Amino acid sequence: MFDKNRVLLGIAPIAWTNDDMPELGGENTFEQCVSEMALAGFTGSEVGNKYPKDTKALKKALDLRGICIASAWFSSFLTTKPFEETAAPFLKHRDFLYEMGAKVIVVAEQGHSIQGMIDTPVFDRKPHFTAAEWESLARGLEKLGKLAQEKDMNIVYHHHMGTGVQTATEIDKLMEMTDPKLVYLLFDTGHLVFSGENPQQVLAKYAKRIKHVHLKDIRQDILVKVTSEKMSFLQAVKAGVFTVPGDGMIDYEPLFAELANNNYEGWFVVEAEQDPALANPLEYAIKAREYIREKTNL
Ligand SMILES: O=C1C[C@@H](O)[C@H](O)[C@@H](O)C1=O
Ligand SMILES: [Co+2]
Repeated sequence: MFDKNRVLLGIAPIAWTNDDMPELGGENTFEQCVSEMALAGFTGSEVGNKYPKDTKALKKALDLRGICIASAWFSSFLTTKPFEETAAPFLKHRDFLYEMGAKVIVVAEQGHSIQGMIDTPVFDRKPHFTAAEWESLARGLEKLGKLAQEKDMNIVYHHHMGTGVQTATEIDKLMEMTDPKLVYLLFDTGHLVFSGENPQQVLAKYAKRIKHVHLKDIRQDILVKVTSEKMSFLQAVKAGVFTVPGDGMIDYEPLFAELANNNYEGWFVVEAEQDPALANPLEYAIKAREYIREKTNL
């Protein structure tokens, strides 16, 4: 059983408009997106490119719909650029999220990342950090963690396909190399299964360090195609590798049970990017909300 006051349900705007491929859902407006999130029964959202940049305007639009901001993605370049080039935009991002009332900041290292390269096969060409790059990443993340804590916030690290922290082994290395009081983990079910990992094993190891959860499911038949046809990450998304929880191959019952047993506190954010022309975002948001209701007390 989750504590309903401490576990909240959000959904990411990426199902309405995909910032990685703005042609997917380019016609969907911000207002439609947040209205449909509320209609489907969610009370939180992450931040998309169409959201007003002005915090007052954003708050007003969200308050009207009973939605708040759970977090937002931040790209770090700690392995490839001087720390200051990550720190300056991070502070701006932190302050924006602080004003919006968020408690966690999603960070993903984009140094050498191939996640945005549409023609680069995601399994063959993912980066592997050198020892020096791991060191820069770990020390840089700890510094970002301290900057977040100045505002009583925390960073949550997003392991991600096509990046240097994708596999369970890479997650282990990052967790071992960083201070658990400064660097927390974001648990994204879809990225783990895409990478061939066992999400239950990752969860069992890091349940106490997880402060944010992305719920995305995987269509197994599409994953087989992605692997055999050597697709890129973005081609895989377009082909429909991701879907909402309950609509794919992931068994969420043991995952929810483990999180509940560890008194998980924070957000569950449904994050299922797929082509909105093929997968109606409202329909899939409702489907996800019903599935979570069926499998949990939320
Ligand atoms: O959290 C995420 C943010 C997206 O931009 C990303 O590509 C997606 O797959 C994800 O998990
Ligand atoms: Co995610």
